[in-house]
Amino acid sequence: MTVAELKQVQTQARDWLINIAAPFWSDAGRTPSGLYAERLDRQGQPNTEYYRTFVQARQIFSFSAACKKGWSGAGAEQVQQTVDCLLEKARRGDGLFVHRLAYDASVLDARADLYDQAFILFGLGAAGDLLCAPRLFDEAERLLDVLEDRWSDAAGGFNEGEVVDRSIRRQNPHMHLLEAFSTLYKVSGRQRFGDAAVSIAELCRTRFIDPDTGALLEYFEQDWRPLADVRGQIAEPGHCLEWAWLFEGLASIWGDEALMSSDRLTAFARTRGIDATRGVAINEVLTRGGVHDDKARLWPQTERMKAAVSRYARTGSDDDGREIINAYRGLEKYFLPDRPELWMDKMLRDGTFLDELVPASSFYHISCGINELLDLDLAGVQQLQIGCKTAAG
Ligand SMILES: O=P(O)(O)OC[C@H]1O[C@@H](O)[C@@H](O)[C@@H](O)[C@@H]1O
Repeated sequence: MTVAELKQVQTQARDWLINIAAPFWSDAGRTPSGLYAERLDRQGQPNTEYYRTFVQARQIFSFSAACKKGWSGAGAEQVQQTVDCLLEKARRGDGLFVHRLAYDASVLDARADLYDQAFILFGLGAAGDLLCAPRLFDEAERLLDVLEDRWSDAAGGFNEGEVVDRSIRRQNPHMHLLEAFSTLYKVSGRQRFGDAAVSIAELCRTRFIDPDTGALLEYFEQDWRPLADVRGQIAEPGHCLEWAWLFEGLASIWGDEALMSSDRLTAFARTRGIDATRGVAINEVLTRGGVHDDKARLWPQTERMKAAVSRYARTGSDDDGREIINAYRGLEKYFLPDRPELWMDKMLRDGTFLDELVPASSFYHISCGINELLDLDLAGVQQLQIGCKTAAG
C-alpha cells in the first residue's frame, strides 16, 4: 500500500460524490413539497409510496457534506427547504417527529421512534453547520429536552418509542444518538451535547460490548443483560466498526477509553467479519463462533472504510491504510456497472445481488464514508510515520 494509492482512492471517491452522485440524487425524485427521493428503480424513476423522516434527515446530512466538500449544486437551498419542511410538517404537538410522510409531505404514519429522532438531531446538526443557523441547534436542544423528559430510562439510555417491539432493547438507536450528539457538539460547541455523547459512550462500554470478545452485542433485556437466546450472541461487523469510528472521533473528550474500545471492536470485526473471497464485510456473526448471516449489505463496507480512515489518521499503520483501500474496492462492487450513481444493497453468498429498488438511505452511508476519506490528511499521516520511525530508531 502506498500513499499514491490512497490519493488515487481519494480522487475517485471525490469524483463519485461531487460529479456523479450529488447532482443526480439532488434531482431524481425530489418532490415539490421539499422531500428527497426515498427509493428509485434501476432506471432512476422514483417510488413515491412513502417517505421516512429519518431518510430525509440522512439526506440533509449527505447534501450538507457534499456542499462542504465543494459541490456547487442546489444543495444549500434544498437543505433549507427540507429542514423547514420537517420542522413544519413532521413535528407532532409533543415535540417528537413522526415516522413517515407522504409525497405531499402530509403525515402518513404519526408514530414516533427513537431511531428517527436520532437522525433528526443529526440532520439539525449538519444543516445548522452548513446554513450557519444556530437556531437549528436550539431546535436540537428542544428535541433533546423531550427525549430526556419522556423516554430516558432508569437502566440507562432511552426507550425506543412507538414503532419497534419494546420487549427487547437494542444498541442501534443509541449508536445513532451518539453520532448525533458528537456532531452537534462538534458544530455548535455546546457542552450539553458533548456530555450526552459521553454518557452514551459509557453505556456502550459498560453494557453493549461483550467483555470476553470485545464485540458489540445487539439485543438485550430491559436491564441491558444480553438476551439469553442466540440473539444475545449476534454481533454485526458493520456496527462494531461504526462504533469504533465514533469512538475514534470521541477521543478528544473521552480519552483512552475511546481508543481502547475502538481497538477491540476493530480487531473483532476484522478477524471475524470480513469474507476474503468476496472482499466484503458480512452482516452477522456469533460471538461463540460461526456466521449468522453471510449476506453483505452495502453499509458495512462504508463502516469498514470509516473505521480504517479514522484509525489510519491516528496510527499511520500499513494495516489501517490497506483496509481503507480494501474497503473502498469492496464498496465499488455495489455500484451498478453501467449507472454508477445507483447501487445495489444486498450481496449474496455467491457475490450476486438481490434485485430490489435502490434505497436512497444508503447515500448517507456512502457520503459519510467519503467525507471521512476526504478529510484524511495524508501529509499529516506521513509526518506521524516519520515521527514514529525516529522515536523507534
Ligand atoms: O437500511 P438502512 O436504513 O439504509 O440502514 C442501514 C443500517 O444503517 C446502520 O447505520 C445501522 O443503523 C443499521 O442498523 C442499519 O440497518
